[in-house]
Amino acid sequence: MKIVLVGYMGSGKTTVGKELSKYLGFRFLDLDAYIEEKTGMKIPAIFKEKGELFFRKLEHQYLSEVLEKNSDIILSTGGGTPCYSGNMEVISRLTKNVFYLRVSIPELVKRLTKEKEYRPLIAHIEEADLPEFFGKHLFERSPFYSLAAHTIPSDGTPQDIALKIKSLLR
Ligand SMILES: Nc1ncnc2c1ncn2[C@@H]1O[C@H](COP(=O)(O)OP(=O)(O)O)[C@@H](O)[C@H]1O
Ligand SMILES: O=C(O)C1=C[C@@H](OP(=O)(O)O)[C@@H](O)[C@H](O)C1
Ligand SMILES: [Mg+2]
Repeated sequence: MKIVLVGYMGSGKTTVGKELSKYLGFRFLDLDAYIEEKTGMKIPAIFKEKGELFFRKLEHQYLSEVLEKNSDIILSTGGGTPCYSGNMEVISRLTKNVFYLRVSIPELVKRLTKEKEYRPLIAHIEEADLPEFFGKHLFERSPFYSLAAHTIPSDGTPQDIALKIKSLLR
């Protein structure tokens, strides 16, 4: 079984993926961590030194590699993964267990204010401008996230979200 988590930055893909792996005993993989391991570079450094387009090419290449090479995994994607290079089609071809973690804007602000330095797309945004930025960006990205087979309201605890996902697996 291959389980894929998608959603905006801060929706908890990495956190919930690890939690779910405890409940299911499947291997947890994070696409950003995989890219960092393969390139020997951190995500912010890839964006800064090589640019976003280069990152998107790596993301597309490694998404296919990870999904084709492994089974019984939980894969947490990056927030932009579904929105480029036909990646949702790549994912949907290989599994029905695709979950969109949907989080409200106030909750995203709460979670990401302290962590924005590690996320190159928001590192330069003033704290006061985050709600407006997230609103617009999420509006643009939602059509891609909504291609997931399941949408999971995800303002709650990682444990509750993981258990909800577990109950929907097939
Ligand atoms: N369900 C949750 N409730 C509260 N905080 C959360 C939850 N899920 C994640 N977080 C926190 O939000 C931040 C971003 O989570 P992360 O798992 O890295 O999200 P993503 O991988 O989707 O960007 C982290 O500080 C994490 O501890
Ligand atoms: O939304 C995005 O485009 C990105 C999200 C990040 O992953 P998280 O969603 O895990 O923060 C990471 O892939 C990169 O900074 C780009
Ligand atoms: Mg993540």
